[in-house]
Amino acid sequence: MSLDLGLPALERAEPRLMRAEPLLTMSGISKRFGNVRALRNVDAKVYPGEVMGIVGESGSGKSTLLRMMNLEDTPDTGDYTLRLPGRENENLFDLARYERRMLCARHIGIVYQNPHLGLLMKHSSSGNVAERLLIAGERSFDVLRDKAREALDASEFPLDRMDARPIELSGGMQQRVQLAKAIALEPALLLLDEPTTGLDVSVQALVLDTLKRLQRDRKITMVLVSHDLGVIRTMADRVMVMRHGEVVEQGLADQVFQDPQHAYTQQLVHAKL
Ligand SMILES: Nc1ncnc2c1ncn2[C@@H]1O[C@H](COP(=O)(O)OP(=O)(O)OP(=O)(O)O)[C@@H](O)[C@H]1O
Repeated sequence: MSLDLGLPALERAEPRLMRAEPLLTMSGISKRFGNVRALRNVDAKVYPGEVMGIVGESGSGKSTLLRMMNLEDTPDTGDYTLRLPGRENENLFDLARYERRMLCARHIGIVYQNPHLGLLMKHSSSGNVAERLLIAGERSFDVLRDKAREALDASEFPLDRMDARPIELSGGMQQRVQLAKAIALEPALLLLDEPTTGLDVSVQALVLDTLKRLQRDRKITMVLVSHDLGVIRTMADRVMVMRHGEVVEQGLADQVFQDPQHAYTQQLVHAKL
């Protein structure tokens, strides 16, 4: 019996992952910037503990969607819920600015491709991590320092450099500081926007190893945006393929890569082989 019965052609059945309720649900997300339709009626579900990869060509809407997940931007239409205690049925786009900020500080971590977006480059690395804890209400200096140290260590950042400013660090180390800041409060959701793009291949592999270890040890739910199919293949359990602001295909990463159904995905996969 086919498990695909009743599902749209390009949305495969994923019975094992769907045992749990989704942590993240987005529905009907559309966004225009002037004449550009950046997102068109996008639906997304992310399940607890999985890595969802979002792949697609430049301008396909990947970063815009991730910014929505981080509540940095609001769509023209669409709903967004996270299964957090007491917030299950709340459309997070309806929250006031301060509430969004607090919810993000407490429950969502993000690593940007450009460290200038995520870090204060002239503050110490430990201070950058502590800042996240301060926003969430922590005030004790000793606790701030200990928690910052723990998060930096978990991100495999060399602790003898924790007082160095990001501006003095290599690209790979800057990404580790962003990661430490993102995981310091053990977020429900970790968003990664091209976290290794622009790094040397060997550094990229080390940072991906750290992410994999964190995911394995802490079961952090991750959404990883990348234009690099190799990165998505290494990391993702499931994948969403975007083109021109739409999701053209989604499913288990292995299935999508081994047997792509949409012509655009076939083109992406074959271009990479
Ligand atoms: N703030 C903005 N103002 C105007 N247009 C924007 C804005 N943000 C995104 N866009 C446009 O929306 C579309 C989607 O952009 P987005 O950055 O989400 O794509 P992407 O898939 O992440 O691309 P890349 O891989 O190059 O980062 C693009 O055409 C982009 O130019």
